[in-house]
Amino acid sequence: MVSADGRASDDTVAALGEFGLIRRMVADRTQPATTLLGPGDDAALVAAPDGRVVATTDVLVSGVHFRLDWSSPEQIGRKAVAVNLADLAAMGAVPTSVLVGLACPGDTSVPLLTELAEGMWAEASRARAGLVGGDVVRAEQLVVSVTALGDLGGRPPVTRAGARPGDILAVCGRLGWAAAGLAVLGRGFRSPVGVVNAQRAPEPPYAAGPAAAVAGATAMIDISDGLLADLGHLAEASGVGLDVRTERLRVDRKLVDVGSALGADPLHWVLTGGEDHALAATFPSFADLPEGWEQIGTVLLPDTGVTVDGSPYERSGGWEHWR
Ligand SMILES: Nc1ncnc2c1ncn2[C@@H]1O[C@H](COP(=O)(O)OP(=O)(O)O)[C@@H](O)[C@H]1O
Ligand SMILES: Cc1ncc(C[n+]2csc(CCOP(=O)(O)OP(=O)(O)O)c2C)c(N)n1
Ligand SMILES: [Mg+2]
Ligand SMILES: [Mg+2]
Ligand SMILES: [Mg+2]
Repeated sequence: MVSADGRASDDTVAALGEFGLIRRMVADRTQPATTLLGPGDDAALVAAPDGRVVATTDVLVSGVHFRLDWSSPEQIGRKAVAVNLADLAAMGAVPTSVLVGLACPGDTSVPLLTELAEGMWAEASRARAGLVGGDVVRAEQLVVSVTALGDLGGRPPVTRAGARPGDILAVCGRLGWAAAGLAVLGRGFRSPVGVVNAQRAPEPPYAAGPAAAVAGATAMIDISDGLLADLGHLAEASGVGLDVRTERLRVDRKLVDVGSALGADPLHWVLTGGEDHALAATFPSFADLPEGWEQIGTVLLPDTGVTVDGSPYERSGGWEHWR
């Protein structure tokens, strides 16, 4: 988008400039009552109804977490916010606000960035959170970094560390869909759109996090890297073993179809696929499971690791950067 005389063409961020871009990204937005000030000053002021703040951040990098030829800017914006709101939900918190760090090359088109902002505002407001501030900087590639703040409503946080032997292991939300979508996109296809859209922008079950907290969940985590990988973090933090029963895992028909089309094992996507941001939690008993939660296994004695039908899983349990 840089013309022959070296000057940026009109619809690039370089031509619009830093403050013009910020104006376009934040103009005419409504905020929830928790946003007391912002965006626009040196920092935002946010109400913390509970008196404590739950805070989390996740960075998304072009080529690593998304591709501009796979996803629309709006989907990338939604995903950047959704992955963070899922981490809040996994603590049992309700989102209050998000802050956005955006880095991009000067020749990035302004419509691309305003659509990206549109997606971030849409996902934030879907969860009744304000977008209260951010930063825009020049970089070699597109990077979207989101920080999200949440409120516990007077409850204790549900950490990764509270699972006890004898607890029920349960999940809420989809498993394997985003991984199936990644496999489809990776082979150059664009359908079926259900799994492809799941990869482009997740739909985490935000309300299930606070609901699990109210129901007495003893530990919780969101599935970003893969069910087995993330259960590994919960097991380690709690000092327990976790056994997943495959007969209890829902392998959706769609995944079976995509699996046979691509010659891939759909159960492997369910066990190790990340990015659907389902929630996994442990509960003292089956009777405690809130609506939408399904038992997938049990919590075992200390140091037995994560097993599948009683045995260690032979393949990698999920995504790990630099591996
Ligand atoms: N650069 C860092 N500095 C401090 N803490 C970090 C950093 N990177 C990750 N963490 C912390 O390590 C833990 C694991 O990170 P991560 O796997 O990204 O969590 P999640 O899957 O919940 O997003 C989190 O508590 C996170 O806040
Ligand atoms: C282009 C592209 N390649 C690969 C993936 C798959 N992928 C990238 S990051 C990731 C795991 C989740 O991201 P991470 O940064 O680890 O989030 P966190 O665990 O910190 O929430 C997966 C499965 C993708 N989404 N897009
Ligand atoms: Mg993270
Ligand atoms: Mg995360
Ligand atoms: Mg990760």
